[in-house]
Amino acid sequence: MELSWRDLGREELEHQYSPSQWSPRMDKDAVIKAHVKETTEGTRISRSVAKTILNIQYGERESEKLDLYLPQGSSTGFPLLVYIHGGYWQFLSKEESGFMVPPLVRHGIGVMVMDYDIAPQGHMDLIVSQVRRSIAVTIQRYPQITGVYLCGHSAGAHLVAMTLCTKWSEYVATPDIKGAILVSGVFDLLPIIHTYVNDALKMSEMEAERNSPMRCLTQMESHIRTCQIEVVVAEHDSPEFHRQSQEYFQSLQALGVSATFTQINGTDHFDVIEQLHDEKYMLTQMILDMIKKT
Ligand SMILES: N[C@@H](CC(=O)c1ccccc1NC=O)C(=O)O
Repeated sequence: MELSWRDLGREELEHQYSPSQWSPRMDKDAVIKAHVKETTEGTRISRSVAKTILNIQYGERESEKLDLYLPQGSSTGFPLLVYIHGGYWQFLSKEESGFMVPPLVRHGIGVMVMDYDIAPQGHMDLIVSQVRRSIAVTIQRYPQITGVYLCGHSAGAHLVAMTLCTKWSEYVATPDIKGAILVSGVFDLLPIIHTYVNDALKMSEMEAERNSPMRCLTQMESHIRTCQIEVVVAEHDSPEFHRQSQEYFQSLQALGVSATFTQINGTDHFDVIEQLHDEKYMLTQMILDMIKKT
Protein backbone atom coordinates (compact mmCIF):
# COMPACT_ATOMS: atom_id res chain seq x y z
CA MET A 1 0.00 0.00 0.00
CA GLU A 2 1.19 3.48 -0.79
CA LEU A 3 2.19 5.71 2.09
CA SER A 4 0.00 8.74 2.79
CA TRP A 5 0.78 12.00 4.58
CA ARG A 6 -1.11 10.53 7.54
CA ASP A 7 1.73 8.04 8.01
CA LEU A 8 4.30 10.81 8.47
CA GLY A 9 5.28 11.94 11.96
CA ARG A 10 4.81 15.61 12.84
CA GLU A 11 8.48 16.39 12.32
CA GLU A 12 8.61 14.87 8.83
CA LEU A 13 5.29 16.49 7.88
CA GLU A 14 6.64 19.89 8.93
CA HIS A 15 9.79 19.27 6.91
CA GLN A 16 7.69 18.38 3.83
CA TYR A 17 5.72 21.63 4.26
CA SER A 18 8.81 23.83 4.76
CA PRO A 19 9.70 24.79 1.18
CA SER A 20 12.79 26.73 2.22
CA GLN A 21 14.40 23.55 3.61
CA TRP A 22 14.46 22.00 0.12
CA SER A 23 16.36 24.68 -1.75
CA PRO A 24 19.77 23.54 -3.04
CA ARG A 25 20.78 27.20 -3.57
CA MET A 26 20.82 28.59 -0.04
CA ASP A 27 19.99 27.78 3.55
CA LYS A 28 16.40 28.23 4.70
CA ASP A 29 16.60 31.72 6.12
CA ALA A 30 18.71 33.04 3.25
CA VAL A 31 16.38 31.71 0.55
CA ILE A 32 13.36 33.46 2.08
CA LYS A 33 15.30 36.68 2.62
CA ALA A 34 16.51 36.58 -0.99
CA HIS A 35 12.95 35.89 -2.18
CA VAL A 36 11.58 38.96 -0.42
CA LYS A 37 14.46 41.12 -1.66
CA GLU A 38 14.15 39.92 -5.25
CA THR A 39 10.37 40.33 -5.42
CA THR A 40 10.34 43.72 -3.66
CA GLU A 41 12.98 45.05 -6.04
CA GLY A 42 11.14 43.57 -9.03
CA THR A 43 7.92 45.25 -7.94
CA ARG A 44 9.72 48.60 -7.65
CA ILE A 45 10.99 48.22 -11.23
CA SER A 46 7.49 47.31 -12.47
CA ARG A 47 6.05 50.43 -10.89
CA SER A 48 8.67 52.52 -12.66
CA VAL A 49 8.11 51.04 -16.13
CA ALA A 50 4.34 50.41 -16.28
CA LYS A 51 1.36 52.70 -15.98
CA THR A 52 -0.12 51.92 -12.56
CA ILE A 53 -3.24 52.53 -10.53
CA LEU A 54 -2.25 51.64 -6.98
CA ASN A 55 -4.37 50.99 -3.89
CA ILE A 56 -7.78 50.68 -5.52
CA GLN A 57 -10.17 49.87 -2.68
CA TYR A 58 -12.21 46.73 -3.48
CA GLY A 59 -14.06 46.47 -0.19
CA GLU A 60 -14.67 48.12 3.15
CA ARG A 61 -11.81 46.58 5.09
CA GLU A 62 -8.53 48.48 5.38
CA SER A 63 -6.52 45.75 3.65
CA GLU A 64 -8.96 45.37 0.73
CA LYS A 65 -6.81 47.16 -1.83
CA LEU A 66 -5.46 46.13 -5.21
CA ASP A 67 -2.91 47.38 -7.72
CA LEU A 68 -3.41 47.53 -11.48
CA TYR A 69 -0.52 47.60 -13.93
CA LEU A 70 -1.71 48.67 -17.36
CA PRO A 71 -0.30 48.02 -20.83
CA GLN A 72 0.03 50.75 -23.49
CA GLY A 73 -3.33 51.47 -25.15
CA SER A 74 -5.29 50.15 -22.20
CA SER A 75 -8.35 52.24 -23.10
CA THR A 76 -9.24 49.83 -25.91
CA GLY A 77 -9.12 46.30 -24.59
CA PHE A 78 -6.60 44.03 -22.92
CA PRO A 79 -6.37 40.63 -21.26
CA LEU A 80 -5.72 40.69 -17.51
CA LEU A 81 -3.41 38.44 -15.54
CA VAL A 82 -4.40 38.28 -11.87
CA TYR A 83 -1.39 37.35 -9.72
CA ILE A 84 -2.13 35.90 -6.28
CA HIS A 85 0.84 35.94 -3.93
CA GLY A 86 1.91 33.10 -1.67
CA GLY A 87 3.48 33.06 1.79
CA TYR A 88 1.38 30.42 3.55
CA TRP A 89 -1.57 32.84 3.94
CA GLN A 90 0.48 34.70 6.59
CA PHE A 91 3.36 36.46 4.84
CA LEU A 92 3.86 38.80 1.87
CA SER A 93 1.60 41.40 0.27
CA LYS A 94 1.04 43.17 -3.04
CA GLU A 95 4.13 45.28 -2.29
CA GLU A 96 6.33 42.27 -3.22
CA SER A 97 4.02 40.84 -5.85
CA GLY A 98 4.31 42.93 -9.02
CA PHE A 99 7.67 41.56 -10.17
CA MET A 100 6.21 39.64 -13.18
CA VAL A 101 4.76 42.78 -14.77
CA PRO A 102 7.43 44.02 -17.29
CA PRO A 103 7.28 41.20 -19.90
CA LEU A 104 3.48 41.04 -19.60
CA VAL A 105 2.73 44.72 -20.17
CA ARG A 106 5.21 44.69 -23.09
CA HIS A 107 2.88 42.13 -24.67
CA GLY A 108 -0.25 44.18 -24.05
CA ILE A 109 -1.35 42.31 -20.93
CA GLY A 110 -2.56 44.09 -17.79
CA VAL A 111 -1.77 42.74 -14.31
CA MET A 112 -3.81 42.93 -11.11
CA VAL A 113 -2.40 42.07 -7.67
CA MET A 114 -4.58 42.20 -4.56
CA ASP A 115 -3.89 42.38 -0.85
CA TYR A 116 -5.87 40.05 1.36
CA ASP A 117 -5.94 39.82 5.15
CA ILE A 118 -3.09 37.50 6.03
CA ALA A 119 -3.31 35.45 9.24
CA PRO A 120 -3.66 35.96 12.13
CA GLN A 121 -5.94 38.94 11.23
CA GLY A 122 -7.40 37.01 8.31
CA HIS A 123 -8.76 33.48 8.34
CA MET A 124 -9.17 31.12 5.41
CA ASP A 125 -12.85 31.79 4.60
CA LEU A 126 -12.23 35.53 4.58
CA ILE A 127 -9.08 35.30 2.45
CA VAL A 128 -10.83 33.17 -0.18
CA SER A 129 -13.79 35.57 -0.36
CA GLN A 130 -11.47 38.60 -0.60
CA VAL A 131 -9.59 37.14 -3.56
CA ARG A 132 -12.84 36.35 -5.39
CA ARG A 133 -14.31 39.77 -4.60
CA SER A 134 -11.22 41.65 -5.77
CA ILE A 135 -11.49 39.96 -9.17
CA ALA A 136 -15.25 40.59 -9.53
CA VAL A 137 -14.82 44.27 -8.60
CA THR A 138 -11.93 44.71 -11.06
CA ILE A 139 -13.79 43.36 -14.07
CA GLN A 140 -16.89 45.32 -13.13
CA ARG A 141 -14.91 48.58 -12.97
CA TYR A 142 -12.76 47.97 -16.05
CA PRO A 143 -14.98 46.74 -18.89
CA GLN A 144 -11.96 46.99 -21.26
CA ILE A 145 -10.74 43.69 -19.78
CA THR A 146 -11.25 41.08 -22.48
CA GLY A 147 -10.42 37.95 -20.51
CA VAL A 148 -8.95 36.92 -17.18
CA TYR A 149 -5.99 34.63 -16.47
CA LEU A 150 -5.13 33.59 -12.94
CA CYS A 151 -1.61 32.90 -11.73
CA GLY A 152 -0.71 32.01 -8.16
CA HIS A 153 2.33 30.80 -6.30
CA SER A 154 2.34 28.42 -3.33
CA ALA A 155 -0.57 29.51 -1.08
CA GLY A 156 -1.51 31.80 -3.98
CA ALA A 157 -1.95 28.74 -6.23
CA HIS A 158 -4.34 27.37 -3.61
CA LEU A 159 -6.27 30.63 -3.82
CA VAL A 160 -6.36 30.41 -7.62
CA ALA A 161 -7.79 26.89 -7.34
CA MET A 162 -10.43 28.10 -4.86
CA THR A 163 -11.29 30.93 -7.25
CA LEU A 164 -11.85 28.33 -9.98
CA CYS A 165 -14.66 26.82 -7.90
CA THR A 166 -16.45 30.09 -7.09
CA LYS A 167 -20.23 30.37 -7.28
CA TRP A 168 -20.08 33.62 -9.23
CA SER A 169 -23.74 34.55 -8.78
CA GLU A 170 -22.77 35.52 -5.20
CA TYR A 171 -20.45 38.25 -6.51
CA VAL A 172 -21.00 41.56 -8.37
CA ALA A 173 -19.76 40.20 -11.71
CA THR A 174 -18.68 36.95 -13.38
CA PRO A 175 -15.17 37.10 -14.84
CA ASP A 176 -14.43 35.42 -18.15
CA ILE A 177 -11.64 33.20 -16.83
CA LYS A 178 -9.75 31.75 -19.78
CA GLY A 179 -6.78 30.18 -18.09
CA ALA A 180 -4.97 29.50 -14.84
CA ILE A 181 -1.36 28.78 -13.90
CA LEU A 182 -0.87 27.14 -10.51
CA VAL A 183 2.75 27.17 -9.38
CA SER A 184 3.94 24.97 -6.46
CA GLY A 185 0.51 24.95 -4.87
CA VAL A 186 -1.28 23.25 -1.99
CA PHE A 187 -4.66 21.78 -2.96
CA ASP A 188 -5.58 19.74 0.10
CA LEU A 189 -5.31 21.73 3.35
CA LEU A 190 -5.82 18.82 5.74
CA PRO A 191 -2.11 17.94 6.14
CA ILE A 192 -1.37 21.62 6.84
CA ILE A 193 -3.52 21.52 9.98
CA HIS A 194 -0.98 19.23 11.56
CA THR A 195 1.97 21.59 11.02
CA TYR A 196 3.37 24.92 12.28
CA VAL A 197 1.61 26.59 9.34
CA ASN A 198 -1.67 26.30 11.24
CA ASP A 199 -0.33 28.12 14.34
CA ALA A 200 -1.38 31.45 12.83
CA LEU A 201 -4.24 30.17 10.64
CA LYS A 202 -5.98 28.15 13.36
CA MET A 203 -8.07 26.25 10.82
CA SER A 204 -10.49 23.65 12.06
CA GLU A 205 -10.81 20.41 10.13
CA MET A 206 -14.10 21.66 8.64
CA GLU A 207 -12.61 24.97 7.56
CA ALA A 208 -9.70 23.12 5.93
CA GLU A 209 -12.08 20.77 4.12
CA ARG A 210 -14.36 23.43 2.72
CA ASN A 211 -11.33 25.41 1.56
CA SER A 212 -9.58 22.49 -0.14
CA PRO A 213 -9.72 22.69 -3.94
CA MET A 214 -9.32 18.89 -4.13
CA ARG A 215 -12.60 18.60 -2.26
CA CYS A 216 -14.63 21.21 -4.16
CA LEU A 217 -13.68 20.41 -7.76
CA THR A 218 -17.17 19.16 -8.56
CA GLN A 219 -18.53 22.65 -7.77
CA MET A 220 -16.55 24.10 -10.68
CA GLU A 221 -19.04 25.92 -12.93
CA SER A 222 -19.35 24.78 -16.54
CA HIS A 223 -17.89 27.97 -18.06
CA ILE A 224 -14.74 27.43 -15.97
CA ARG A 225 -14.39 23.80 -17.04
CA THR A 226 -13.56 24.99 -20.55
CA CYS A 227 -10.52 27.02 -19.50
CA GLN A 228 -6.88 25.99 -19.84
CA ILE A 229 -5.22 24.99 -16.56
CA GLU A 230 -1.47 24.60 -16.14
CA VAL A 231 -0.19 22.91 -12.99
CA VAL A 232 3.49 23.63 -12.38
CA VAL A 233 5.99 22.42 -9.75
CA ALA A 234 9.64 23.22 -9.12
CA GLU A 235 12.12 20.36 -9.42
CA HIS A 236 13.26 21.04 -5.84
CA ASP A 237 9.81 21.27 -4.28
CA SER A 238 9.34 18.60 -1.60
CA PRO A 239 7.74 15.22 -2.39
CA GLU A 240 4.53 16.37 -0.64
CA PHE A 241 4.33 19.45 -2.87
CA HIS A 242 4.89 17.22 -5.92
CA ARG A 243 2.15 14.87 -4.74
CA GLN A 244 -0.31 17.71 -4.15
CA SER A 245 0.20 19.10 -7.66
CA GLN A 246 0.10 15.65 -9.30
CA GLU A 247 -3.15 14.71 -7.57
CA TYR A 248 -4.80 18.03 -8.37
CA PHE A 249 -3.76 17.70 -12.02
CA GLN A 250 -5.10 14.14 -12.22
CA SER A 251 -8.43 15.21 -10.71
CA LEU A 252 -8.74 18.01 -13.28
CA GLN A 253 -8.09 15.55 -16.07
CA ALA A 254 -10.67 13.14 -14.66
CA LEU A 255 -13.20 15.98 -14.78
CA GLY A 256 -12.42 16.51 -18.45
CA VAL A 257 -10.72 19.88 -17.93
CA SER A 258 -7.93 20.77 -20.36
CA ALA A 259 -4.90 20.67 -18.06
CA THR A 260 -1.13 20.25 -18.29
CA PHE A 261 1.48 19.27 -15.70
CA THR A 262 4.98 20.74 -15.89
CA GLN A 263 8.02 20.35 -13.67
CA ILE A 264 10.52 23.18 -14.08
CA ASN A 265 13.99 21.69 -13.78
CA GLY A 266 16.74 23.54 -11.97
CA THR A 267 14.33 25.56 -9.82
CA ASP A 268 13.25 25.49 -6.18
CA HIS A 269 10.03 26.70 -4.55
CA PHE A 270 11.20 30.31 -4.68
CA ASP A 271 13.11 30.92 -7.90
CA VAL A 272 10.44 28.99 -9.83
CA ILE A 273 8.31 32.14 -9.50
CA GLU A 274 10.95 34.88 -9.00
CA GLN A 275 12.19 34.40 -12.56
CA LEU A 276 8.88 35.58 -14.03
CA HIS A 277 10.46 39.03 -14.41
CA ASP A 278 12.50 37.51 -17.27
CA GLU A 279 10.76 37.26 -20.64
CA LYS A 280 13.02 34.36 -21.71
CA TYR A 281 12.18 32.19 -18.68
CA MET A 282 10.21 29.03 -19.54
CA LEU A 283 7.27 29.85 -17.28
CA THR A 284 6.97 33.40 -18.66
CA GLN A 285 6.85 31.87 -22.15
CA MET A 286 4.16 29.40 -21.03
CA ILE A 287 2.02 32.27 -19.75
CA LEU A 288 2.52 34.41 -22.87
CA ASP A 289 1.73 31.39 -25.10
CA MET A 290 -1.43 30.60 -23.15
CA ILE A 291 -2.71 34.15 -23.42
CA LYS A 292 -1.85 34.34 -27.12
CA LYS A 293 -3.66 31.07 -27.92
CA THR A 294 -6.86 31.45 -25.90
N1 LIG B 1 8.23 28.26 6.51
C1 LIG B 1 8.07 28.42 5.11
C2 LIG B 1 7.96 29.88 4.82
C3 LIG B 1 7.38 30.17 3.51
O1 LIG B 1 6.88 29.29 2.86
C4 LIG B 1 7.46 31.56 3.03
C5 LIG B 1 7.95 32.56 3.85
C6 LIG B 1 8.07 33.86 3.39
C7 LIG B 1 7.65 34.16 2.13
C8 LIG B 1 7.12 33.17 1.32
C9 LIG B 1 7.03 31.87 1.77
N2 LIG B 1 6.54 30.82 1.01
C10 LIG B 1 6.03 30.85 -0.20
O2 LIG B 1 5.72 31.81 -0.81
C11 LIG B 1 9.23 27.79 4.39
O3 LIG B 1 9.83 26.90 4.92
O4 LIG B 1 9.54 28.15 3.27
